This record gives sequence, C-alpha cells and structure tokens, in this order.
Amino acid sequence: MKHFEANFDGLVGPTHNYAGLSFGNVASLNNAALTSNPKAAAKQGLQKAKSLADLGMVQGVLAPQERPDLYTLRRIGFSGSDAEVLQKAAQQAPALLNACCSASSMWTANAATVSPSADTRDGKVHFTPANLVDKLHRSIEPVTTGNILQATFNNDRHFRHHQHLPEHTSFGDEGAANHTRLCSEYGHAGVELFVYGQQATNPSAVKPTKYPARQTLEASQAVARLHQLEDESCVFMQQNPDVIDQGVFHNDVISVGNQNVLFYHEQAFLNTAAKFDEIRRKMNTEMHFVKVSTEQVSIDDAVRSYLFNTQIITLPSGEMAIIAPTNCQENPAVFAYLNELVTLGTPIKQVRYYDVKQSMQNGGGPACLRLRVAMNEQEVEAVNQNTLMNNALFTRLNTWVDKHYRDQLTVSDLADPQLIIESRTALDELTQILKLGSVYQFQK
Ligand SMILES: NCCC[C@H](NC(=O)CCC(=O)O)C(=O)O
Repeated sequence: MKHFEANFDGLVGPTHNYAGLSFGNVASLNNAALTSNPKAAAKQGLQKAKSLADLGMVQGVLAPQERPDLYTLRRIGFSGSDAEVLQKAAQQAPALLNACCSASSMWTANAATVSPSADTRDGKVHFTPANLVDKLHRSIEPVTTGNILQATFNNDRHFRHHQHLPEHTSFGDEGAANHTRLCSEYGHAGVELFVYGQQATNPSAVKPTKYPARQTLEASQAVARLHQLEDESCVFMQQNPDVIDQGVFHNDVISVGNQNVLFYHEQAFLNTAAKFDEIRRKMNTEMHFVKVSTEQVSIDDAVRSYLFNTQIITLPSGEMAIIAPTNCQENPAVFAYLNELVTLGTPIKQVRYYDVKQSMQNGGGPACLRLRVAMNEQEVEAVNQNTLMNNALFTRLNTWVDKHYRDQLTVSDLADPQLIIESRTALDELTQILKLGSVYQFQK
C-alpha cells in the first residue's frame, strides 16, 4: 500500500492582524501595531499550499476559527448585543479584545499532535489538539480545533480524536511544533521525537529565564500515552533554554525533521549526543543528522530568517526538498548556507522559496502553517475529500478570499462590529465549500 505525508495548511482567517500578543516571539513583538493585509496573507498561504499539491504532494486545508470570539468576551462579563460586547471590550479591556481577535489558528503546526497509524497500538491515526495555555489568545483555540479536526478527519475506523490536555501550565502543549516523527518510510513504524522546554514537576530542572518555555515534558508524555505509543518508539529531548531566551519559542524554529533526516542548529537541544544515540538505537534505519553550526548561521539569523521553520518534504521522485520562506533568500548567511546544503550529499537536493511574509511578521513560517499527517491510501480516502487541495478548490478559495477579506486591518479596526458580520459570513460559506457541517459556535 502507498503511504504519504500529507500537509494540512491553516487558512488565514479574516481578522489576521499584528497586535503583538506573543511574548517570547520576536517577530510578533517587533511588528506589533503594523497594518496587516488579511487578503494577501490568505492568498500567500493558499499559493504555498497549491504549489505543494502541484509538486504531487497530498495537501489539505484546515478551516480558521471564528474571530472576534464573542463567546469568550461574554464569558468574561461583557454583555449586550454583539456590537455592544465589542465596543465595551474595546473601551474597558482592549488587550482582552485583541486576544479574542487573533487569527493565530492559521499556524496549524500548533493545532494538534498527530501520530500515524504505523506507530500506534490500535492502528489508528491519533490527534490531540494542543491546549496552548501559555498564550491567552491561543488558549481559546482547542475546542474549535477539535471540531475542525473531527470534521476533516471524520472517520472512526481510521481516526481517533482525543480531548486537549488539562488547561494548566503543567500541561502546556503546543502541538506538532514540538514533535517530529522520524522513520524510514512513512508507512513504517517510526520514532516520535518530543521536544519540551521545561519540566513542570521538577523545580530544580533547568529552564529559560527570560521567555516562557511553552511545552512541558509532562504534556509530551501525556500525548505519547494517549496516542498509544511504545516507549521504545519515543524520545523526549529538552530544548536548549538559552535559545528559547533568544526567541526560539517552539522547537520548529530551530530544527525540522523528515523521514530519516533531522536538520538542526547545533545549539537547539540539551544533551544532544546522548539523545541522538537514543534516536539511532530506536530507529531501524540510518539517520542523517544535518547540523548547522553557529559559525555558519547565528541564532539571530536563524530566528530572523526561519531557516529551520522550513518544511522538508519527500517529492514523488524520492528526493527531498526544502520549502523555505523568501526571508531565507534575503539573509546572506542563510542563503549562502542553503545554496551549499544542496551540494553536501545529504538527502536534501532542492530548495524552493515562497513568500509568506504576512505570516512571518507574526512569527509563523512555512512549517508553522502546516500540520503533518502521515497516512496510507485508505486513510487518505477516509479524509473529508472537500478539504484536499486541487485546481478547483484553489480557485474557489481565492474567489472566496477576494469576496470576504479586507486589504488592510489595523488593531483599532478590531472594534468594528462589521468585522463580526464579515467574518461569520465568510466562515459560514467556507463550511459549505469544505462541507464541514457546523463547527463554529455561531452555527450551533
Ligand atoms: N508556530 C508559529 C506560531 C506563531 C504565533 N504567533 C502569534 O500568535 C502572534 C499573534 C500576534 O502577535 O498578534 C505564536 O506565537 O504562537
């Protein structure tokens, strides 16, 4: 049977904006208060997704969330009509309003952790939505994320959906951004590498001092248990706290894997040599650890360019390609490194650049925009087929974006009640295009 690694990209929602909500994420803070372009953001994302489909990859899309989130605003005491709720929040608690308006669900690498059926004891593909408790604006995502995942992977025979972990910092979980599956072939059992930032139940363990470590070991272990993974196929590795303090808020800002390749910065992890030995021992195949030294690319350049927030994909020809943001072309050290990388004799033979600047300005590169789901043919057939990218869906979604999205949005626009109507109209139409049923609260 054939096996694939599908990418499900998050569609950028109509409220994409720069409110500077993510402490520890350098781009989010540096670009706070810029004017965003939601239409361009959505189209950049669609273009990247379509290009991967054109390369012969299985490519899907995940619907965005309903924002402004009026339900959370009512839950915290703002009352009256929808317009009144928005207006009161804007006057009394603008920071809370901003948190309820973020389009952050576009970064589907943080939507969930996914374990393919080849790794799980019951032979199903397991999904656990990330609770994202470290950031208020993201902590309101997991319930709807679960609804969207269930509507997209809507077949009990093949897909198992778990509830997100308890909403406490002990279980801080940021999903697939801190999880990499290594394997020989996508359909063979692999090693699931969980990278955490801190241990919640061990106060003497090292952790960052300036910026938050969003993922805990306890959360990663809980996900591994839920997903019925064998101990022999899991590796838990700590991220270097020093790089978190330099803006590496998720592991996918400093390393990325695909099959038997792990592309990483030498400062990414703690206890690197011992942990790589553990990976080698647990894998049944040769591993390629592709190391980038500080001399070649500094942490600062890695964070600015998102060299490691690239996607490494295996093309139908069997060659691996890196899907990089154009920001990597614009950084001389990184561009020079990537030009050299494809000549080094590693499995990575090509680099392709895509403009995802609207997302990058909030700290989300190509890898943040996608959730990987390795599946066999039968499982791909069991996916909601209306969410899979092709020429027709690409045209349809571009037309949909043109119809509903604004060219400009500032943080002060978030109090505009018209935005609620625009967003709901757009999402209602989207659920019909993708045949998702009622996944949003306003539809229930
Ligand atoms: N995986 C990439 C995630 C980027 C995301 N940025 C944000 O939420 C920025 C939103 C803002 O600042 O408006 C985050 O930090 O979780």
